[in-house]
Order: sequence, then structure tokens, then C-alpha cells
Amino acid sequence: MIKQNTVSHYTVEDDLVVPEASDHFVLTSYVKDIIDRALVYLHAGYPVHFAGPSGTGKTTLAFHLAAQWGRPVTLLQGNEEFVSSDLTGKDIGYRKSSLVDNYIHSVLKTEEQMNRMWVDNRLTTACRNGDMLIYDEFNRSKAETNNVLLSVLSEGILNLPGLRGAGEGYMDVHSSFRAIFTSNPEEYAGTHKTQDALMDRMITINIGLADRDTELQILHARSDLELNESAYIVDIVRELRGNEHETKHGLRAGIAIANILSLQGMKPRYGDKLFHSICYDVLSMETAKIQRAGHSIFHEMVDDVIRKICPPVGPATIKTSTQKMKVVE
Ligand SMILES: Nc1ncnc2c1ncn2[C@@H]1O[C@H](COP(=O)(O)OP(=O)(O)OP(=O)(O)O)[C@@H](O)[C@H]1O
Repeated sequence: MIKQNTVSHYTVEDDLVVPEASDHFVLTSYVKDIIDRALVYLHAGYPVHFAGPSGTGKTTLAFHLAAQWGRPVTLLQGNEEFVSSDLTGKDIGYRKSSLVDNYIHSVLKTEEQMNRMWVDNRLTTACRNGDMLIYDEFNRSKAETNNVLLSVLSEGILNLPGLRGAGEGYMDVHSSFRAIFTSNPEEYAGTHKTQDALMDRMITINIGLADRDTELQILHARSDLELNESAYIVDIVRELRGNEHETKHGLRAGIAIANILSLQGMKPRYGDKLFHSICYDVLSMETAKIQRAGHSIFHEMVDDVIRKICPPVGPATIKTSTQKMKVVE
């Protein structure tokens, strides 16, 4: 595992995202393989699309990739309410300028000029400057909103109908412009079916759940829990995923449990009631619905997995910042 000082958090200043170094980005061979392939596609001039379930690291990969690319980054977040002008820009009205010439006091000459005022939005700025565009969850925007990307990605032309009146209806896209898209094809609420024409213009890398080592390194990097203790959490989450009921937790649930435990000075132990409860709560999203003979078997299922994976609590009492727990042996 290599922890790289490259990226995973960023600052936003005047709409421009500048990727910054982070100690927390984890680059295992699994992650590196994805980034290397994506860089090859970007160098060949193709936009890259990371597609996969929630919490698999798509956005983090997109920012890391953008940092590797080295150009300024413009960020767009897919939105159901967006219309094309939210991507490209719009006329914000007219500017009126008038000149009053009274040089010869008996002659008053006035001249008025009306100019349309156009403001670029993020896509236009990125195309103009040759930035890297990250369009996160782009399928949350309607297909007709994203149509403007078709000519950008294939012909290198941005269509700006709003500027037609000013004789500037099209703009050549800067040759350094690139785009990284992310989407979750499994998400139904609030997403739109992406048109094939757009998908056809990007190279899609399917991001599944990371291998165990990557998941472990990420969980360890994102919490202060020791590596061997982190491994118990990773195995619990993976075991529940592999369960016949197929729970769909991504990386976040494990990170959350590890963070809570390390902040409380706790360790994942079978029989520690608080630990069991934390697992019920954090992992309850889908599994809570699982029933047998009319009652939820979710807690039993989690208890079973914890028993299989974690060592039991020792004879000492477990100290947490808020309470002392009685050991259950
Ligand atoms: N390579 C990595 N190094 C360190 N942390 C990572 C890495 N990949 C993912 N993570 C962490 O895993 C969590 C989920 O990652 P991320 O938000 O990128 O997933 P996502 O697939 O974009 O999720 P969603 O589809 O729900 O937006 C985050 O806390 C992120 O910081």
C-alpha cells in the first residue's frame, strides 16, 4: 500500500477547484490500476466516466485523477433542476450606455447604445480555458440539459444559442479541455436515463467494491483505529455484503464505525453491547428490513457475524469517554 501525497480534498475559490495534497489518499495497486487506465484515456483525448454503486470511491478517484492531470478543475454537480444555461451561461440583460455631447453649448448630441450582457457558466469557462471538468453524478441532470455536451465531446464545439444575437453562437473548445464524469447506475431516485449518444462519447470504467486490502487501507487512513482492529470492521461489512441478503454498504459504513470506535477509545469486540449497537445503527440501512416469521432478524445476523469475526470482550471493563461498560462474557 502506498499512501500518496497527492489529492483527496480540495479548496474552492471563485468556482475553480484546486486539488491539494492529502495524506489520506490511499493508492493500492487496485486504485493505481484504475488511475493509470484513466490517464491513458485522457491522454488519448477521451472523457472518462467512473460508474458504480454509492460509496465505492468514484468522486475521490475523480479528484485524484484530476490532480494527476494537473490542470485547474471546474466542478459541476448533477442536478435535476439544471437547464442548459446552468452549464453554459446566459444573458443577464442589456447594458445601456449613453454619450451626451454638449461641447458646443447650443448643440446637444446624445448617443445611446444597448449591449447584451452574457455571463459564462462553468462548462463554458472550462471549455474556454482548457480546464478539467469534473461532472459528479451527471445523470442527476436531465438528458436534455446534458445534450450541450454532445458537440463539446465529439466536435470540440460548444453551442451557445444565447450568444447568437451577438454573433458568437459557437465556441471552439480549448484543446486541453478534458472531462471526468461520475454516476451511479443503480440509483433510481432523482436520476435520469443517460442518452446512449452521450455514453458513447466517454470511456466508462466500472467501479465495483474495492478488494479487501484497499478497503482496509482506506478505512485505516480515514480513522485512527489501528490496522488490526480496522480489519475486524472491514470483515464484518464484507461478510454482511456477501450475505444472501446482499447488503449494499460501500466504504462509508466501515469508515463511520471505525471513526466512532476510535473517538470513543473502543475496540471492536464480540459482547460489547455498545459496539453491537453501533453496528446495528450504522449498518441498518437495508438490512433492517430483513425479516423471519414477521420479526426482524437483522440484529441476530449482525451478532452472528461479529461473533464469527471479532475476539470477545476481555475480563476488563471497557472504558468509553461517556461511560464505563460492564463486560458481558
Ligand atoms: N482511494 C481512497 N483513499 C482514501 N479514501 C478513499 C479512497 N476512495 C474512497 N475513499 C473514501 O471512501 C468514502 C466514499 O468515497 P466517495 O465519496 O468517493 O464514493 P462515491 O462512489 O463517489 O460515493 P457516492 O456515489 O455515494 O457519491 C469517502 O469517505 C472517501 O473519502
